[in-house]
Amino acid sequence: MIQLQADSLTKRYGKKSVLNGISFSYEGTILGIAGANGSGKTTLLKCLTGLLKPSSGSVTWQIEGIIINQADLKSHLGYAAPYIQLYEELTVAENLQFLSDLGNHARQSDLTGLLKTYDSAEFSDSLYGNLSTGQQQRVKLAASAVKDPSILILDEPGSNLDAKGKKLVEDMVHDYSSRGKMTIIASNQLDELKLCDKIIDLNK
Ligand SMILES: Nc1ncnc2c1ncn2[C@@H]1O[C@H](COP(=O)(O)OP(=O)(O)OP(=O)(O)O)[C@@H](O)[C@H]1O
Repeated sequence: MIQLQADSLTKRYGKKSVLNGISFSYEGTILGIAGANGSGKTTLLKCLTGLLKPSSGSVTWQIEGIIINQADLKSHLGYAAPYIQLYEELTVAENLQFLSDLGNHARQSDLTGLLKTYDSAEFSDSLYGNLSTGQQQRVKLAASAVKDPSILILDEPGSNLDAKGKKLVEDMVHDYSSRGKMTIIASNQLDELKLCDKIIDLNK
C-alpha cells in the first residue's frame, strides 16, 4: 500500500504564490488533480515528486509503511508529461532502451511488448523527433512504464491522443491500479478525472 501526505504546501515563483498551503493525504490507487489553467496542477506534481522544492510545507511518501526518502523516491516513479522530453535524435526503441539501462531497477521490462501495449511497435525504429505529437505521447506513456514503477505520474495524459489513445491511458491506469500501484493524474478532462477515486480540486 502506498500513502501520500502533503502538509501545508506553498510554492512561490517570485511574488506569485501557488498552492497556498494545501494539505491532503491519500491512500488509494488513482488520485486526480484538477483545476483551471494556471491553478498549480503541474507545480503540485513537481512538488510531490521532488522535481521542485516547495517554498514551505512537506511531502511524505510511504510504501508498505516505510517512509521513502527523496533519493529513493526517483526509483519508484514513472512520469509522463508535456515538459518531460525524450531524445528526438534517437529512435523510439533506443529511447526506451536508454531509460531501461538507467539505474538498477530489479525488473527489466520487455520493451518490445511495452511498445505493442502502447500501440507504438510500428514506429519502433523511427526517430522519436519525426513522430506526430499523438505518436510521441503514446511513446511517452510507454517510457513512463519502462521501470514498471510503483508510482505513476501522468500530467495531461490524454493530450493529443485520439479515442484509441485515450483508451490506452484508461487501460494503463486500470492495470496499475489492479496491481496496487498509485497513479496521479493532473487533468481537466472529465473522462480522465472519472477514473480517479479522489480528486484534489485546486480551484477551491
Ligand atoms: N517557473 C516558473 N516561474 C514563474 N512562474 C511559474 C513557473 N512555473 C509556473 N508558474 C506559474 O505558476 C502558476 C501555476 O502554474 P502551473 O503550470 O502549475 O499550472 P497548471 O494548473 O498546471 O496549468 P495548466 O492547466 O495551464 O497546465 C501559473 O500562474 C504559472 O504562470
